[in-house]
Amino acid sequence: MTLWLAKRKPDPSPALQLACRAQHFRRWEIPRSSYPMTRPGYLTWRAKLKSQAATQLSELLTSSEIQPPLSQEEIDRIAALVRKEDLKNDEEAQILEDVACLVFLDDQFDDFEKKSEMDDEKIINILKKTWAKMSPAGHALALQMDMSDRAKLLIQKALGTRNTHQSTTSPPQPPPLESLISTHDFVTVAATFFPPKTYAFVSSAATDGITHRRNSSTYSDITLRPRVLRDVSSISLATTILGQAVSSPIYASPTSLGKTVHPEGEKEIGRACKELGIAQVISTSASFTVSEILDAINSHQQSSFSNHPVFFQLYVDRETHKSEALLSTAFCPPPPGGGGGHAPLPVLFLTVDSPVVGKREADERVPHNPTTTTTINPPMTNSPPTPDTKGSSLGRTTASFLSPSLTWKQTIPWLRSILPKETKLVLKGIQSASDAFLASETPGINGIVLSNHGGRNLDTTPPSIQVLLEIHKFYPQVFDKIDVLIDGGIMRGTDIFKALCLGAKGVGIGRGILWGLGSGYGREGVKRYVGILNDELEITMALCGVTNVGACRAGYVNTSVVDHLLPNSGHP
Ligand SMILES: Cc1cc2nc3c(=O)[nH]c(=O)nc-3n(C[C@H](O)[C@H](O)[C@H](O)COP(=O)(O)O)c2cc1C
Repeated sequence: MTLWLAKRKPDPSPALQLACRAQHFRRWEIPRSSYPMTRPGYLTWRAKLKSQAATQLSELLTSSEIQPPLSQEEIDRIAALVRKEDLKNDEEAQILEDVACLVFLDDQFDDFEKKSEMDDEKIINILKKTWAKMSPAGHALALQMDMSDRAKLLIQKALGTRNTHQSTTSPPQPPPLESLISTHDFVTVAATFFPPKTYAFVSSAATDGITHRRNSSTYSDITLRPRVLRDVSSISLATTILGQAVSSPIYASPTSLGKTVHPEGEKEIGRACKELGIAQVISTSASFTVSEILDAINSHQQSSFSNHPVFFQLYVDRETHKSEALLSTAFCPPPPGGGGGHAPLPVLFLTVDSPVVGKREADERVPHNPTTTTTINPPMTNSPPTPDTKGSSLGRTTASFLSPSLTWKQTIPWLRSILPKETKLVLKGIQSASDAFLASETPGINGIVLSNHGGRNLDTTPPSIQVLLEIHKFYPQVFDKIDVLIDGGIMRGTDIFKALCLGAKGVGIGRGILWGLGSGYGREGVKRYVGILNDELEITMALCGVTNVGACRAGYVNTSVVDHLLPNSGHP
């Protein structure tokens, strides 16, 4: 149930997660044989199962010692979901129904249809009823399922006689972009239309996904303190990140293997960022070289913005001369006399949270298609994915080149000795106030990104926004010395506003850019995704009485619900 819930709704509410796990709570206590083997008997049995599970679960949750205790309202909500009340109008109840049907099709159907008393007609009938209970998003996931040929045939027959436009020969199409109005809509579409391996790669997070979820949920715990009666007729999102003018504080975080999501991968992200006037960070593990991506961006003429900075992110290679060669293509001036080349990039992000790659189980579990392995070999690292006994994680198996031996003492001076003086150096992956302070005290560092790699590396590390609060508590002077950026879990304009109020100069989006890029949407999808966030940010600013990014202040947010989570002292 949990696995299919993650596909159907990657960011489920805690109530939905609990209801999902408790779906068949103590079901064995009421055997099917205790009711007549007729349709009315079956329906009465089902109704009894649901109501008993909801009642027993409520009792258990009321008497449990869960901390913090669940409120009566929360317990009632979980029970209502288990009873699947108001199925047609309650989105979460429908998701739960989808998940139950998907588990039946995935896990039980093959055995079920082999039972001697089952003939084709009975099975097709059952399939039709199952199908009728599911939403279109559930149907799309079911159609992508890896089933036996016989099961596929039976489903085809069931659908063919019921609804010809949804036969497996004409798979459903992604909805029109205009119909997607929140970032969550993009995730739902991606769960349905991304190839399973790509979806697993992009969505996956380390082990139990706790940091991944808290990256987002901690933003919801921070509340806003709006001011009124201020003229907000003109709102500007324009700002400066690391000395570069941009149209919005949103930037595209570096993400690897863009071709798995769209054939033009990072080139297409670059075209979208140029049209949006926002910054893009190119990953060392991109699907194209820096030069190829810059060529694509430079020859793309559509943009009303004069600036669209491109930065580079470095994963240091164990063989450091390879990193040195790579940096020289991105950061050294073109040869004199105009013999090709590109202007040096202004900023280098050094990723410091990945001496090794985290354990991302969803990515490990879904196997590679060996025929595509060579097409996803990142050209700047030349490390094609090679599944092993641990699994098939694209993140891990393409990262064997990563150096685990970076240090403050050696790596920073080494990089500074290679980079031009004017290049800004940013440490990406700071997860404690102490390291933020250390970065601000280390010569040659111009900025940091508070990031836990989108919860992909070490689970139960603090959400990025919590680290921002920690810096306020222990080392507020950091904000005066270096630029502090943040990424991880940003899904709403209110999240961005909160980060800006708490001192972030820019806000990175990782998975979201890929949700926009994929499902066939390309740069229009990226533009729509960022456009939705920009729009929400503008609304938030207007409703809080703030007209420009520079005016965002800590006074507009109340963090008291989160403050008790901060440590009592700085790091050892
Ligand atoms: C598919 C994927 C690939 C990523 N690749 C890189 C990478 O090559 N280098 C890097 O520094 N961070 C990488 N990240 C981390 C992002 O830069 C960013 O820190 C994170 O995704 C932000 O969290 P969010 O996805 O919740 O927005 C990757 C993230 C994803 C989802």
